[in-house]
Amino acid sequence: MNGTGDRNSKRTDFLEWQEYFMAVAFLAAKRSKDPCTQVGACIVNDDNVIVGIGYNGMPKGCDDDAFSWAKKSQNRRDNKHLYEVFFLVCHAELNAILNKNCSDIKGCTIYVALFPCNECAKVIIQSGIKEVVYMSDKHAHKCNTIASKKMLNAANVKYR
Ligand SMILES: O=c1ccn([C@H]2C[C@H](O)[C@@H](COP(=O)(O)O)O2)c(=O)[nH]1
Ligand SMILES: [Zn+2]
Repeated sequence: MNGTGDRNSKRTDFLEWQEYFMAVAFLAAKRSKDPCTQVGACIVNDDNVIVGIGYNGMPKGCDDDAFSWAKKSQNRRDNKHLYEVFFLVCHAELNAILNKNCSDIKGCTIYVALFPCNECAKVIIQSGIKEVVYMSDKHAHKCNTIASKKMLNAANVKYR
C-alpha cells in the first residue's frame, strides 16, 4: 500500500534506508541472551548493502548457560564484566566486524543500538569504518564512552 490505500501507485510509507538498517540492528539484538542490555550492530557499505551483522553474546564454544550473565556476583570473576574493565561478552560491534561477508569494510557505516564502548571504538577505527549511527547513548557519562568518543574524534570517525 502507499499509505493512502491506493494500489495503483508507489508506496510512500516504506522504510527509509537508515530506518531499515537500524531496524536490522535491533532485530539482531533480539538474539542476545544478556538479561540487561541487548545490542545489535549492522554494517553497511556505500551501495547500501549489508556486509556484517552481530549482537552481544558469549564467545563461540562458551556455553550461554555455563558462563555467568550476572553484573554484581560476589565472585567478581563470575561477572560478565570482569573487574568492570574486561568483558566476557563479545560485543555486538566486534561480532558484526568479525562476521563481515566481504574482504574489506573500509568506508562503511555501522548502525548500533548503543554507543560503542572504548574497546569497540578501537576495532571500528582499525577496520576502517567511517561512520557510527547509534540509537542510545545511555552510558555517555561513563569513562569508557568518553574515551570512545575521544578516539573516534581523533581518528575522524563520524558519529550521529
Ligand atoms: O559497545 C558495546 C557495549 C556494550 N555491549 C554489550 C555488552 C553487554 O552484554 C551489554 C552491557 O551490559 P550492561 O548490563 O548494560 O552493563 O552490552 C555491546 O555489545 N557493545
Ligand atoms: Zn563494546
